[in-house]
Amino acid sequence: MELAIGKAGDRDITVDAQEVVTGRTCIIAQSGAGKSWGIAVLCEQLLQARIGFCLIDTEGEYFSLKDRFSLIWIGSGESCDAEIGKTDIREVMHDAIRSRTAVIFDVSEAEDMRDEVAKLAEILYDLESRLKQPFLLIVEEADKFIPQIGVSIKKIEEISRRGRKRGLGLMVATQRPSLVAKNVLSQCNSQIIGKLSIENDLKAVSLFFSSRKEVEELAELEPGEFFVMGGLSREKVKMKFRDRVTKHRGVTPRLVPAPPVPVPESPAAPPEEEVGEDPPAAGDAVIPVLLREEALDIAKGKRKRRFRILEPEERIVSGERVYRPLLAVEVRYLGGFIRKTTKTASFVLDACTGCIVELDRGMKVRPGFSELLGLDEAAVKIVAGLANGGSTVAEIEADTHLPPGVVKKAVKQLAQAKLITEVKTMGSAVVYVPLLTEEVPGLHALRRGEDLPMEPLREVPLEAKVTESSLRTILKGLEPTAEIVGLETIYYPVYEIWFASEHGERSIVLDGISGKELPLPVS
Ligand SMILES: Nc1ncnc2c1ncn2[C@@H]1O[C@H](COP(=O)(O)OP(=O)(O)OP(=O)(O)O)[C@@H](O)[C@H]1O
Repeated sequence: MELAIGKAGDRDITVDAQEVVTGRTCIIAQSGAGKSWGIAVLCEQLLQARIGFCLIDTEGEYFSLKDRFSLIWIGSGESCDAEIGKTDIREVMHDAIRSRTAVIFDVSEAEDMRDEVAKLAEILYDLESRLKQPFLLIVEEADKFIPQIGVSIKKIEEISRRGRKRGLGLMVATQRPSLVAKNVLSQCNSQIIGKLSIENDLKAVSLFFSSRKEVEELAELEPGEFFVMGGLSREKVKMKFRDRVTKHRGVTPRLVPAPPVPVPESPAAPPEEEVGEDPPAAGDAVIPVLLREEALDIAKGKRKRRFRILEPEERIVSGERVYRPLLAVEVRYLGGFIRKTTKTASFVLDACTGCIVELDRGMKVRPGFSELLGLDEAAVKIVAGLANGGSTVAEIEADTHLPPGVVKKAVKQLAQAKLITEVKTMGSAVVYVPLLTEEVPGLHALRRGEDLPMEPLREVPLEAKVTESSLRTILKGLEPTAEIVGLETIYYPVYEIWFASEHGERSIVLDGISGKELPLPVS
């Protein structure tokens, strides 16, 4: 029996139901790359074929399968078919296996998720040792239950080794393969692998590929695209999971630009009554992917070493996660050849430095407005427009249409900020040359990047240095018609790492999503 799960171009991709149900499969892809979608498609196919399975749902996102299919939803609350803690799970699972009924085991509200899952794994293994009826256990967020470091649910490990003979298959899903017990991953004879970008995770799946080049292709996959390999497919095939029959509940919330709000110069003290044990959310933060241990591990590889001596010259002094404020900005301006067309630009700015950042598999830092902070509008206009060969004051006046007094004052401000320098030429004319280390980007060239999954921030973030008014001044200097129409602060996790050696201390900033070193200063 074949299950139609996706498409490669016009070709339907099917997988063998027997292999899915009684084999060991891993579904791996970073957050937002389409794992839950893919698992739901597989479940829909299994439900249509009346094949029994039990899906451990850690986020409460699969109950929409009930809209179209008959299944048992075990969870917390009265709307469930059976409540955890109030029902005899063994009896329910026994009947489900016998009647080939699917079960959603929703632990999203359970007090101790691991404990409930451990009990379920025991029950399933025990029942299947007697019943031996094909049945599949699907474990979402496997890194929570069978971690590489920490206490693993031994029964799931046993199912991965000895489940097949009992008719009990295992499908494990994770966004962080490097955090899943290696002995379980290596037992997976079938793999469905989507987009991955973190080096440790790429390394963790390299055992399934024959070359590094193949592994690197994973970083280029689009959401929904997966390689299907091993027992499920005669040869490695790249496919996109098909459309769902039921509604997808794990939809990524869209970041909607908020109406302009003033950015406070410094964080205001919270009102008395709000100070409690659980502080109110400071805003929305991108969910970190990298654990502190992993950040420290990456930092170890970045220590300077003495020439030809393996012993590192530097020691890691500290490594802490902090949240940098980012400003998601939307600007409207008049553009086009005769400046009659209203254009919009959306971009994200690091509010500590003024650098432009693009969110895409982590953060990409691009030249931005850092050197322009604190200048007035005229100075921004002049320095951003100065040709590399430089201009005289008269040429600046002609190019900018600014009055002589304003140009004189701005030139003085720019010279003090060391953003221009004088080059004497023939005769008495003085030519001013720009000293900007980075070219100022045009508004049309700014991009916002991807929306990353967010959660409420419950710790104190770093302080923003860029205010709305300083940003408005820069934008007006670059484009007089520019108006800020949306401004929202979001927070981004980074690790600040400090090294020390006999020569002193230095620091680096690691991206909390991709683990890459960022060209940003520590706070
Ligand atoms: N095959 C697909 N076809 C169409 N859209 C898709 C497909 N796969 C994913 N998507 C889109 O991508 C979004 C994210 O997918 P999904 O929720 O499955 O991610 P995920 O890998 O499970 O993320 P997380 O691990 O953070 O839960 C979905 O809301 C959906 O809009």
